[in-house]
Amino acid sequence: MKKIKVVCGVLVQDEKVLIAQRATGDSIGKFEFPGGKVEIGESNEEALIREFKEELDIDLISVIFLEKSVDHQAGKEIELYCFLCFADQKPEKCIVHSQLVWTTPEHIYDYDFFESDRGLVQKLMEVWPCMKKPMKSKF
Ligand SMILES: Nc1nc2c([nH]c(=O)n2[C@H]2C[C@H](O)[C@@H](COP(=O)(O)OP(=O)(O)OP(=O)(O)O)O2)c(=O)[nH]1
Repeated sequence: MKKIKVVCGVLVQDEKVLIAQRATGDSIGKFEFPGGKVEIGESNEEALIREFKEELDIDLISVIFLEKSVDHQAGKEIELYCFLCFADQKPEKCIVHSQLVWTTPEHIYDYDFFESDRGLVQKLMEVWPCMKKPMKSKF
């Protein structure tokens, strides 16, 4: 079976995460975390930084691995690597998506979101309480 390596990013800003609606292709209308296929010679992190620039026109400043999932779609095995992403810019317009939505992890499945991402969203909900407030130094 053909294996495909995909990266996706959970952009975190102002206690919300970004999800985006696919505008074309087999899964048109589905919501996803922005990302795409890893190209030959690229690391996962490089692929994610490239995809965020292409799809949202923002420069990520930090990416942290969150979780991996494996799914089978259209006779292909999709290895999906999910990262928490941080940037000091907000995406301003849709470039490849039809809609960008800021939401909270517990509301992601209020949207028609990829079922294959259930495990990733579960992991996101586990770490979310630790991410809402910046850490304060004791000194
Ligand atoms: N970006 C993204 N893809 C996901 C998610 N969940 C999930 O199953 N996928 C699947 C859908 C697709 O089969 C695959 C991503 O492929 P893609 O077609 O978007 O990749 P790409 O942006 O490089 O597109 P292309 O230029 O090759 O057409 O991963 C997700 O949350 N985000």
